[in-house]
Amino acid sequence: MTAPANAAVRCDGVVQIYKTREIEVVALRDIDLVVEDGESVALLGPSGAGKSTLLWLLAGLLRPSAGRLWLGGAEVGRLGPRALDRLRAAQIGVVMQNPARNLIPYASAAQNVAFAQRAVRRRARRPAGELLERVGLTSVRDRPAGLLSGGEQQRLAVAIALANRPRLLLADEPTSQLDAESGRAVVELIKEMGPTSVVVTHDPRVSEAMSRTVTIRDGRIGAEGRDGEDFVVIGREGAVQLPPEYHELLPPGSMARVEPLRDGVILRRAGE
Ligand SMILES: Nc1ncnc2c1ncn2[C@@H]1O[C@H](COP(=O)(O)OP(=O)(O)OP(=O)(O)O)[C@@H](O)[C@H]1O
Repeated sequence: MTAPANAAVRCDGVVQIYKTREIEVVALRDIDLVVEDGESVALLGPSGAGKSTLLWLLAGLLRPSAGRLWLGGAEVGRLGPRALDRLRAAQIGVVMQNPARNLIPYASAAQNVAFAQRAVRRRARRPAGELLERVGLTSVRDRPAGLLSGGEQQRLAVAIALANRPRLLLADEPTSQLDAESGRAVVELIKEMGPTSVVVTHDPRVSEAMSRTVTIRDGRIGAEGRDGEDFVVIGREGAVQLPPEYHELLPPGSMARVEPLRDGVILRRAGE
């Protein structure tokens, strides 16, 4: 199968298994997801659901244990390490969950931006001064990144991720340490400069600003939201994850009758 030319991301049955000496953790199973150019996706779900793992896969930092993944039309499994590095540097901007991990602590804020820009041609670079201004860091541009506050580091990480005009912006909780005003500024910046973005978030300000939400539960895509309406996603083999608010009516493990309708089915608790 070839990925559609316009898809920024395509996952086809992606599985991620972490193996340690003692245990295997299936973090993601059978993920089917297409993100078209220009879409902004909020990735939602409870802790441990697999959101960060999916983001790492989309960043090309992990290779799927099974299934196929295309980034900008290139299949990750077919790229050698250098081609994958080049694709990441030229096309993908990443903001990791712990902002300090995105930064060189002893280099200044401005040097951190310049360092990220070494990998791409001058033409592709966004002016560092303008970026730092947009995230409100002009006054601390010469301060070592390690001495910035958590919120300042987070804003710097967003500026760095956008510095090379990425085709795809990936961010893990980019507003978790920001007050309302800086959070809003970061959301605006992501919308404006990150034309295609996938953002893990618990922050309603972020998810409301995105064009689509995707909810992961227990390693699977359980639901999607578009235009303010939530839908469950019918998974491979016809599996449906009932949203937690219906678990009281149909507890996990209980039996239900399936009654067909013309355009769908009804589930009714057995024995009623
Ligand atoms: N390096 C690893 N080795 C083993 N298991 C891991 C590793 N990283 C994550 N996991 C496990 O994979 C599952 C998914 O983790 P992940 O960090 O992707 O979830 P998450 O939805 O991002 O959670 P949170 O919202 O708490 O950050 C969890 O069960 C986690 O314990």
